[in-house]
Amino acid sequence: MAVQSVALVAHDNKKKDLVDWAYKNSDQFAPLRLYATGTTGRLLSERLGRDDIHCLLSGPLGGDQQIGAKIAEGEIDLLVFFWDPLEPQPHDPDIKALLRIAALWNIPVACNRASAEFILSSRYMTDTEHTPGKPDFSDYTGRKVS
Ligand SMILES: O=C(CO)COP(=O)(O)O
Repeated sequence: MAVQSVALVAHDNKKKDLVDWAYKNSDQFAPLRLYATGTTGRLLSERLGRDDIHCLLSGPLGGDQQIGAKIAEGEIDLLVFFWDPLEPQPHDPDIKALLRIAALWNIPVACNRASAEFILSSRYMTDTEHTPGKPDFSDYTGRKVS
C-alpha cells in the first residue's frame, strides 16, 4: 500500500520548518491527500498554492484530536508532526493522545525534518506491495468483561 494521505502538523516555532520542507517537496506531495491542523493548514495552503488541503480545527481547539480520529478510522497513512520540545503547550494531553493513536495504529510518524526526509525518501512511500500491517485488536475487543 503506497502512502496516499498525509497529516501535517507543526507547533508555532516549527511551522516555518515544516512549510519550507513541504514546499521543497511539493512535487512529491502533489498527488497526496493532505490533512492539517488549522493554522498549519492555512500556511501550507498559502505556500503550496493548494486549495484542497483538508484544514481541521486549530490544534489547541481540537485539531489534534480530529487528526487522531482520522488515523483511527484509517484515513491517514503518515503523520508529520513537528512538535516543539522547548515550549509547553496548553493542549499537551491532546498532543500525547495524537502520538499515542499514531503508535497504536502503526502509522509512520516524523517528528522533525530529519525523520521527515528519511520517510519521504523511503521506497515504501510508493510501494503498492508494502503493507505496514494494521494491528489486530480482536483479542482486546472480544475480551470477556464481567
Ligand atoms: O497545536 C498544534 C499541534 O499540537 C498545531 O495547531 P495549529 O496548526 O492550528 O497551530
